[in-house]
Amino acid sequence: MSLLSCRNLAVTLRDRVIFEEVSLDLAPGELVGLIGPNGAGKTTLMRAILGLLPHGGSSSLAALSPGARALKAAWMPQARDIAWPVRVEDLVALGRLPHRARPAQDHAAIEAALDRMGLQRLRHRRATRLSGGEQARVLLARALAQEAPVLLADEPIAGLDPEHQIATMTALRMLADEGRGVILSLHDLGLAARHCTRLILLAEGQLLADGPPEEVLSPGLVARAFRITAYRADTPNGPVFQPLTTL
Ligand SMILES: Nc1ncnc2c1ncn2[C@@H]1O[C@H](COP(=O)(O)OP(=O)(O)OP(=O)(O)O)[C@@H](O)[C@H]1O
Repeated sequence: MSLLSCRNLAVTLRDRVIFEEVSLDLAPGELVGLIGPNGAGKTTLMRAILGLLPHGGSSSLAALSPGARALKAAWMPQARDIAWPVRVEDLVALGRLPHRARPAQDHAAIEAALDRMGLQRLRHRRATRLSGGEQARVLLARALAQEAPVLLADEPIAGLDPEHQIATMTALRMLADEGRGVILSLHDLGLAARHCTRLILLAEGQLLADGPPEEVLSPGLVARAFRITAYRADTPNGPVFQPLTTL
C-alpha cells in the first residue's frame, strides 16, 4: 500500500530548473529523511508534493481536493509564524479543523499531540511568548493533532535543543511505527542516520539517492552531495554518523 505516489515531479522557478524527474512512493511505517545541501530544493519538493506550487509530473496528494488533502496529509512548514497570541492548546486544536468538530475525537487527538511533544506544562501559555524551539514543538503538535496518515515536516528539529531534537525524532519514528508515513527535511545527518528508516538525497537538481540510511550516507555520495568527509560506525547504541571535514 502506498500513502503517497509521485512521478516525474519537476519544478522550475523563474526560468531555473530546481529539480526534475523526481519519483517516489511513501509506505506506512516509513520515516523518510529528506536531505541535501542548502538550496537543493527540499522545501520546494515538499511543497510540490503537497500541490502548493506549480509543478510538472504528478503527485497523488496534489491531485486531491483541498478538503480531502487536509484529511490525508498534515504539513509543518519551515516558517514558524504565529500571528496571534493564542494559547498553546488552542493553537494545537487548529489541527482538528479538517475533521469538522467531532468533540470526543478532537479532545483525544489534542491531548495525544500535547503529550507527544511534551507540551502539557506549556498548554496554557500564549504561543507568541514561547521560545523559538518551543514554538516549533507547538506547530508540530498542531500537525500531529490533524491525525493524517501522511505528515510532511520542513526542518522540524531546526533550533531545538539536543533533548528535544532526540525526543522529536523519537516521536516521529513512533508515528511511523504506528503505521503513518512521515517525510521530514533535516540537516542533522547524525540524527537522520539514527532515526530514519529511509533517506532521500536531493542534489544537483535530481533525486541522487533513495534508500536505507547506511547506503545513502556512503562516503562517495556524502562527498559528492555535501562536499564533506564523515566518520561512520555501527555501535551497540546504534549507528553513529559525524561530519568531519570539508573537501
Ligand atoms: N519563489 C522563488 N522564486 C525563485 N527561486 C526560488 C523561490 N523559492 C525558492 N527558490 C530557489 O529554489 C532553490 C531551492 O530552494 P529550497 O528552499 O527548496 O531549498 P532547500 O533545499 O529547502 O534549502 P535549505 O536547506 O537552505 O532550506 C533555491 O536556490 C532558492 O533560491
